[in-house]
Amino acid sequence: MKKTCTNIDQFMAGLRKRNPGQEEFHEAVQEVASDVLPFIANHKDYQGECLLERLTEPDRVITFRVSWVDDEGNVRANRAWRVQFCNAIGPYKGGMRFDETVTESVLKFLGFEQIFKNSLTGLPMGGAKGGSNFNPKGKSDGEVMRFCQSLMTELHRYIGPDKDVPAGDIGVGAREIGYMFGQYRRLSHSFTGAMTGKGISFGGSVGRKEATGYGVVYFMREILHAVDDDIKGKTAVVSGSGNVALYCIEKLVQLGAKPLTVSDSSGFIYDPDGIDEEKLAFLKDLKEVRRGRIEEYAEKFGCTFKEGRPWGVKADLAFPCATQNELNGDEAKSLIDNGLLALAEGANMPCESKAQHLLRKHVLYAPGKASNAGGVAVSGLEQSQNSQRISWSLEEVDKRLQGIMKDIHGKCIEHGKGKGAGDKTDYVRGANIGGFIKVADALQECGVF
Ligand SMILES: NC(=O)C1=CN([C@@H]2O[C@H](COP(=O)(O)OP(=O)(O)OC[C@H]3O[C@@H](n4cnc5c(N)ncnc54)[C@H](O)[C@@H]3O)[C@@H](O)[C@H]2O)C=CC1
Ligand SMILES: O=C(O)CCC(=O)C(=O)O
Repeated sequence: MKKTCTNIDQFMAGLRKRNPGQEEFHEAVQEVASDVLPFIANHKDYQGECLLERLTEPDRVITFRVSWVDDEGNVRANRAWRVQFCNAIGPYKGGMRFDETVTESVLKFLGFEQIFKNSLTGLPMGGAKGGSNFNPKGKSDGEVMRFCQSLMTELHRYIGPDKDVPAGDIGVGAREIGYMFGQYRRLSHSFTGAMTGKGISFGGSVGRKEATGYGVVYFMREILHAVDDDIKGKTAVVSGSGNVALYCIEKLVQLGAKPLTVSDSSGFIYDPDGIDEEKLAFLKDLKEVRRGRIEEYAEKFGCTFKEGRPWGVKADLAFPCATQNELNGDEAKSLIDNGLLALAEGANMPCESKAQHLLRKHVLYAPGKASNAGGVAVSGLEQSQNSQRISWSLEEVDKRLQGIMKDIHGKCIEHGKGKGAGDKTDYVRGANIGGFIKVADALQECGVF
């Protein structure tokens, strides 16, 4: 019987050859394979069916043109994708990203990560991701609406509550989901939960907007409790000022921590007095309503604005919540030299591999597929509520979210406790193996396809 190749160099050479130039995808697979291949080598049950080879090949990649008309009457064209990676344990599930940096490689890395993340939540969701190189920044509401409607005119053929359920990600918030869902409803002539992150007035779940940011802080609380410590009184450096960052800050403030920074693509602010509820309200208005630049915070509250990234600021905890590869090896070293205790990723793959390596060795380090799973978990709860045509209260959703983050932490402990440097828990290994097992079991039990 042909066995899974368990040599990482050989495995990666094959993957690179089949996916030339897709750097982000290579990086994401390398991280998972370096834990999963040794696991397979030690577990006969998982050796026979080329499981990781199959899991690194998407079920399908749908690529299409999106034509739309701007406010001046010019016809514009963008490219969009939906990467349906693996539906072994449930309908495809994952966000849509609108940003000029979106490529097939970026969406393959995100869709691949989503397989393991969704498995860790314990909910029946497969892995997918989609998006477009359309940049919503600086576009009018009318332009964004026409773009979203045009995109959904093609995408609607491939999605549905039992097939594939997209949601938001970078550049896709409540406004974009509303426009896309509205078009889906029109074209499908039905009202079903084919998307999550919907507005509360049309089938959304309370708590979804807050879920990723709250979830990452709940996960950090578990990490600290496991070493008899607590979040209260800790200082935190946070990057980003979008959906994940804002609600990460909100939960940090609620739990008595002191967030010191936020950033956007123009730079970061450092507020040594800490961001409190009043300052957060200003930030939410700035970013969610006015869509302004972060420098305005510094002008309003008299603190520092700097170009670049916030990782030189001394803090106990770090939460990268902006985008992939936003923290390099030198920046990780600077955080560690400044006495960092723990880092939990709010974004997907924010730490470059050199940074990951150092963080894994020196601090408690939680990878996004575990620590930012709260968003997709509450999306899963939104799907359940839609199927049953009921709405849970915020208390109910938040209680479930906290339970899910605790369970994910438990899986990381189960597969990673004592496996890291100095007998620390290796959360990366824990998440990779914990996520892999359920999907691998399902693949084996459903026959080869
Ligand atoms: N929204 C969600 O529920 C989830 C999001 N994520 C991940 O979290 C990260 C942030 O997503 P959202 O907050 O939803 O997006 P968002 O669009 O609301 O915010 C993104 C933030 O990142 C900043 N940013 C983007 N590119 C940047 C760059 N090159 N340099 C510096 N800053 C940059 C933006 O200024 C903005 O503050 C992404 O990696 C996303 O994949 C992960 C799990 C769920
Ligand atoms: O809620 C969802 O389906 C999407 C979440 C997501 O894109 C992510 O976890 O990165």
